[in-house]
Amino acid sequence: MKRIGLVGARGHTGRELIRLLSRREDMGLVFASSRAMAGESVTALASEAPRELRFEALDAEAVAAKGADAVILAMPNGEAAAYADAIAQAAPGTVIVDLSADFRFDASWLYGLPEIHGRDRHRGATRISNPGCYATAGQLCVAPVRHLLSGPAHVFGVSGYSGAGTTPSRKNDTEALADNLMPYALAGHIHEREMSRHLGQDVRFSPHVAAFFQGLIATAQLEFREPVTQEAFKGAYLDAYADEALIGFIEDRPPEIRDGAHSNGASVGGWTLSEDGRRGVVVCALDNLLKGAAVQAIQNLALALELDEFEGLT
Ligand SMILES: NC(=O)C1=CN([C@@H]2O[C@H](COP(=O)(O)OP(=O)(O)OC[C@H]3O[C@@H](n4cnc5c(N)ncnc54)[C@H](OP(=O)(O)O)[C@@H]3O)[C@@H](O)[C@H]2O)C=CC1
Ligand SMILES: CC(=O)N[C@@H](CCC(=O)OP(=O)(O)O)C(=O)O
Repeated sequence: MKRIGLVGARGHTGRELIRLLSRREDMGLVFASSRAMAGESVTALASEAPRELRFEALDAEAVAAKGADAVILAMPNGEAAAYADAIAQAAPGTVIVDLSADFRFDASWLYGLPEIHGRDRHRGATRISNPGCYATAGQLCVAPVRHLLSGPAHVFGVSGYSGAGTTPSRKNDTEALADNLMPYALAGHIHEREMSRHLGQDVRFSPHVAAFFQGLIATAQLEFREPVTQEAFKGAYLDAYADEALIGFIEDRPPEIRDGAHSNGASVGGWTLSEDGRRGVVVCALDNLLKGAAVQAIQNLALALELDEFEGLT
């Protein structure tokens, strides 16, 4: 069994990772780092955790000294480098999967979105950067037709407030969100750059946060160089994702938040064309904490460790 450590374990994505790891025979959670919950049983947060496991407040050197087979970093942006450096010094073979945005633009890290960027480079990889939640949904919308586009793709995103993490802010304040929808970072959101970079295609992105806890929608507006037929538009997605266990299709209506929330996979559909066939709209719904974060991290980890990508996920 591969020995897995988790840093940022009491956070929203950490909680999901503990649950997903408990569903695998071939991976075992051997430490869970949290400063706020140090000393408490991990089962107090996640009943699925190993019974004997307690949260520990581990700094980067202490994490590296554990010598785990793999470490998942699930901390806010800006914290991962210290852990990556300490692990490079003390335990360079330890696989790191980082959920933050810190290495998504660093070519020496593998950007792990298997359904779009493949699985060929995972085997033996030790530095994996996990994509952002909107960036996952947006790329799933754009990738199958990117070669047909005449200009930037426009992605409208709405996510639940768990996307804003546990540090209090207006974006996870349930009073400010009640009966409300909050647009933010309307130009230059990190996921706008992330989608553009990894698709090799300009993306414009406008995120919004809503009063529900988890779930996310990306609606992509796509302008084509030449008119396309409904069959070709929809067919591009059916072909691209036909063999993907975690991508489902909704063919008769657009996917809604409820189609993605609490699901390990993503739902793609709602293909709609303008009358002249030059503009297409497609929707992806997924769970920001799952396919948008923890599920994808488990896929990446399993692929790097040469284990079954989908155990406990499908
Ligand atoms: N929420 C989401 O939908 C998604 C999140 N992500 C990314 O995943 C990462 C985790 O997100 P999320 O789970 O929402 O975050 P949370 O705010 O819910 O959790 C953050 C965790 O990090 C720990 N932490 C905070 N600061 C530090 C620090 N300086 N050193 C060590 N540990 C620290 C906290 O524990 P403690 O203070 O107890 O140590 C806490 O467990 C982020 O980078 C986020 O951008 C990616 C995709 C989707
Ligand atoms: C509602 C909300 O704030 N959502 C987050 C989602 C992004 C996220 O969590 O991912 P990374 O920071 O890892 O890219 C945001 O827009 O920043």
